[in-house]
Amino acid sequence: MRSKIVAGNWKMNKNNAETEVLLAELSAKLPDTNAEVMVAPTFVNLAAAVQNLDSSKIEVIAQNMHFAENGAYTGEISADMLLNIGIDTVIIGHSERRAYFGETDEILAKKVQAALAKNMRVMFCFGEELQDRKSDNHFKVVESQLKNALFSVDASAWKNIILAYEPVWAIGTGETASPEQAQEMHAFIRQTITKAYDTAIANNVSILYGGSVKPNNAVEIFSKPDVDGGLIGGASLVADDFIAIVKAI
Ligand SMILES: O=C[C@H](O)COP(=O)(O)O
Repeated sequence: MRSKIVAGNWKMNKNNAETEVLLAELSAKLPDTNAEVMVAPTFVNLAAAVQNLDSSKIEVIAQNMHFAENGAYTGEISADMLLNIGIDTVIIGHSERRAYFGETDEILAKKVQAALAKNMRVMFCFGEELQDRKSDNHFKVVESQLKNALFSVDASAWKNIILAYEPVWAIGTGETASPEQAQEMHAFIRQTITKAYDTAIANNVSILYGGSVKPNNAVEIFSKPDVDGGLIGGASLVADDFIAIVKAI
């Protein structure tokens, strides 16, 4: 049985004091929910966030990690460093990492393997760009992103994978995929996983939608049968908006 998940990716926003304020607001106002609620502050605020939050209500997760164990990788963070401060879920493959930091499918495959080898949970992001959608190539692009970075993962490790479909044209643009477009793609993703693995794995993996999810569109998007929640950017920076989205699930 797959989980419902709402995760806030804070990206490069919120300094230390602002992080404290937002976390306190979330802790105070978060309603009881059956969904897993996660937030991903910046690296420098992760340890404090873990210490200050009730992990049974909100899980702190990381936005990225390096695939190497340790070594000469200036500016990078390893899986062990995250685990050491109590973080065991990491976002990998966000389109901003792909676009601005040159993360290829090959690099992402290494990151996925490295995180899973440490028993971390991976929230794997992928999605097509606008030109792919316009040229009707979006299913092929998504299929190849999954195949190249994920499908060498052992079947037994899929219990530690969460997927986040994020069409790049909908991220931070205010333009959302329609609930029907999201459902169509999520169903396609499940079919693709069924072909590569089996129906049980496909049915048990949570597939989140990300891209301009807001309080006013979350209910409709989350109502689709193959949409198991959302990865929220901009709206996760405002406590009331994020909470409204959590309530929508
Ligand atoms: O990681 C979150 C996604 O990039 C969505 O961001 P957004 O909600 O600001 O469009």
